[in-house]
Amino acid sequence: MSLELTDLRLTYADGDSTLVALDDVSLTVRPGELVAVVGPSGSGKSSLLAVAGTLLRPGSGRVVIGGTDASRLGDRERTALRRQRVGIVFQQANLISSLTALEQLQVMDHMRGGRSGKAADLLRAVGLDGRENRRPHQLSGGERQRVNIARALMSDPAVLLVDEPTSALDHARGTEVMRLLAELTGERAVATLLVTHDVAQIGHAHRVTEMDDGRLSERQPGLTPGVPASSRPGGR
Ligand SMILES: Nc1ncnc2c1ncn2[C@@H]1O[C@H](COP(=O)(O)OP(=O)(O)OP(=O)(O)O)[C@@H](O)[C@H]1O
Repeated sequence: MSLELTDLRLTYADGDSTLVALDDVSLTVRPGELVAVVGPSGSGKSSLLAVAGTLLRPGSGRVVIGGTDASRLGDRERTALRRQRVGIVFQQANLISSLTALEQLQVMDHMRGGRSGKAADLLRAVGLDGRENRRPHQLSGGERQRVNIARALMSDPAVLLVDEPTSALDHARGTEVMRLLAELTGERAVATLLVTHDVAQIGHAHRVTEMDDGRLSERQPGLTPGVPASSRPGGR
C-alpha cells in the first residue's frame, strides 16, 4: 500500500502575512520504497511529515494512505487511520525510562487490547537480540533508535514516517540505522518517507527528493529497493 501526496499546500499565519510551508507538493512513495526528503532548516520537512501523517490538515491537496483518502475523513476517522496504517519514528526516541525494550513494544499491544507476541520478533528484526530486558539508559543511542523503529512497526503500518533518525547518532551508527530502515522497508513492503538535513546519510534511500522553501524537486537516483536481509547489522 502506498502513500500518495498530491498538490499539497500548507500555510501558517505569520503576523500580518502568510508563510507558505508546503507549496504544491506532490510525492508518491510505493510499498517497499524508502524516499528521503533532504532540505535545510525551515524548508518545510516537518510540516510535510505532519501532513503525511494526518497530524495536520493541508489547506488544499490530498493525502492518500493505503488507498484511503484522508482528506475526506473526519477527525475521529483520521485518528483511526493513523493508528492502523501509519508508524511514526520521531527524532528523539521518547522511550519510557522505567520500561525494558520489550515492554516498550508490549505496551503498544496492550493499548490495542491484543497480545500478539510480535514484540520479541520485532526486536530481533532490528538486531536487538539479547537486549530485550534493558531499560533505555542501558542502551546506546543507536539501540534506542532501533527500539523506536521497532515500536513504530508494531501495528504493521502501510506507511512509515521518519523524522531525522540519525541526528543524535555518530556517522557509523547513523549509517547502520539508515541501512536497517531500508531493509525493513523492503522486507515489510512499507512505504517509508524520511526527512533529514543530513545529506551524508541518504545513501540507503531508494529515492531522494530535495525540499527548498516548501517546494520539492527530485535530487538523484538512489539504490535499488530491496536490500538483502543478510546485510542487516546483527542479522542472518
Ligand atoms: N506552527 C507554526 N506557525 C507558524 N509558522 C510555522 C509553524 N511551524 C513551522 N512554521 C514555519 O514553517 C516553515 C517550515 O517549517 P518546518 O518545521 O516544516 O521546517 P523544517 O524543514 O522541518 O525545519 P527543521 O529542519 O529546522 O526542523 C518555517 O519557516 C517555520 O518557521
